[in-house]
Amino acid sequence: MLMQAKPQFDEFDDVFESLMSRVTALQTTEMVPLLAAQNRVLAEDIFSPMNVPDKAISAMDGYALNLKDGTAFLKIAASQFAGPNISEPLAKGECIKIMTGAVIPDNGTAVIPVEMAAIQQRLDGDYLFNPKNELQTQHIKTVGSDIKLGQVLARKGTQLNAKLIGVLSSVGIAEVEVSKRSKVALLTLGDELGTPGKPLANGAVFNANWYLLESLLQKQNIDYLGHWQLQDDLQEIDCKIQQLSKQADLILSIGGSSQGDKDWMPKALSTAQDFQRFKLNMKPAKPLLYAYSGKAHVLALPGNPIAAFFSFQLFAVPFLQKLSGRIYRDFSQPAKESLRLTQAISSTSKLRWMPVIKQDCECVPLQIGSSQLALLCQADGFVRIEANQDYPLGSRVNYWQEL
Ligand SMILES: Nc1nc2c(c(=O)[nH]1)N[C@H]1C(S)=C(S)[C@@H](COP(=O)(O)OP(=O)(O)OC[C@H]3O[C@@H](n4cnc5c(N)ncnc54)[C@H](O)[C@@H]3O)O[C@H]1N2
Ligand code: MOO
Repeated sequence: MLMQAKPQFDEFDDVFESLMSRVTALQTTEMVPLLAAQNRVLAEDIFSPMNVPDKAISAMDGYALNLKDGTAFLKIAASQFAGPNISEPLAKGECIKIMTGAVIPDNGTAVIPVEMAAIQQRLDGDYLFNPKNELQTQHIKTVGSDIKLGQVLARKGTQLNAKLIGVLSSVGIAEVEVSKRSKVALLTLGDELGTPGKPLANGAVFNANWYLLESLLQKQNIDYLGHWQLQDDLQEIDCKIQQLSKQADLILSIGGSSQGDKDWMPKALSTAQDFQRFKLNMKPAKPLLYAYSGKAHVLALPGNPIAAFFSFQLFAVPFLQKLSGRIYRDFSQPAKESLRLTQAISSTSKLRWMPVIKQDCECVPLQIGSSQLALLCQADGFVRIEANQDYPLGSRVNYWQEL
């Protein structure tokens, strides 16, 4: 009797959850100089060790005075610059000239900006008209008005960016404890793969996934171990995975993951401690393999370039984020941003991830075949189109920017 296998599909949300449950953040940490910490993930909560400013300072170039001093004209007794604090408390009947950032004398209550000050020149020096209490603002930055002593500046798991690095330096921090970067290796599989820059053999295609994935990996906070292009040869693949799993935290492979006679990845991974083979009920990026050997995770992504791109965005990016101790992008949850469709999309039986061009609050969906990388270049990000659902013109869809 002729038997036809019934395809059994896996739903995206289940696969996503199952994969993410297999990742735990790397526990190893290291101290790095703050200036080398861009994109690194904090392994500690950081509390401010000081007030900023730590003394009351002037917000303007002007004159510091005590508004409660009853004298109508205050003698300008000295000049105070940003830097060492030389000033004594203001004497009765006196004020001082003060520059932006300079420390306010203890009993100073306000600064009158130079352009608003009424100055009277007398033989014994210059005098400032004391407006008493008529000022709109005192122009004084009080102690801790920017940052308070003990205030939380950043939580463990936060990825450092230029702004945070600036904040931490402003409280005198010069090095931070961060999670170690995950070590990632990239494999591309296929006898047909040619190398850009070299002549293309008969029937070959240039190894675009190598360049695409390596470039995407360069944007991630990882320690990249390198790329290896392998033939469709089970022994070669086995050998490389075994060798790399001694050093890598994650091995990403592209191609050879489906049902062809030379698609060796399922066989190569099948003996791993934990092996999962998924056939996702979605388009693109239907096949996906996961394995864990006790040392390294392996994610085997499909070879079609658009499928490789989406598998990377949907699975590899959150996987790497979780590995590095970050809050990961959870594609089973609504996105932070939603956009209105400029075209209606009719229902199909599969979940779809569609590249889109973003135009303010709207998006133009792009119909892209599984290898049409050139078309993907037009996209700014992608949206999630649920199975069995019609999307009339103007429908709101969840939108994610590419990472
Ligand atoms: N009988 C079935 N056939 C296929 C199925 C299926 O379910 N049943 N799924 C299809 C889908 S969907 C995808 S996606 C692909 C995935 O297959 P593989 O992961 O085994 O990928 P390959 O067969 O190695 O390559 C597919 C395609 O992509 C080109 N390719 C591969 N690597 C690269 C690279 N590094 N740079 C540029 N192009 C690459 C390759 O030449 C093929 O044209 O399977 C379908 N088949
Ligand atoms: O999953 Mo394949 O992604 O459509 O080419």
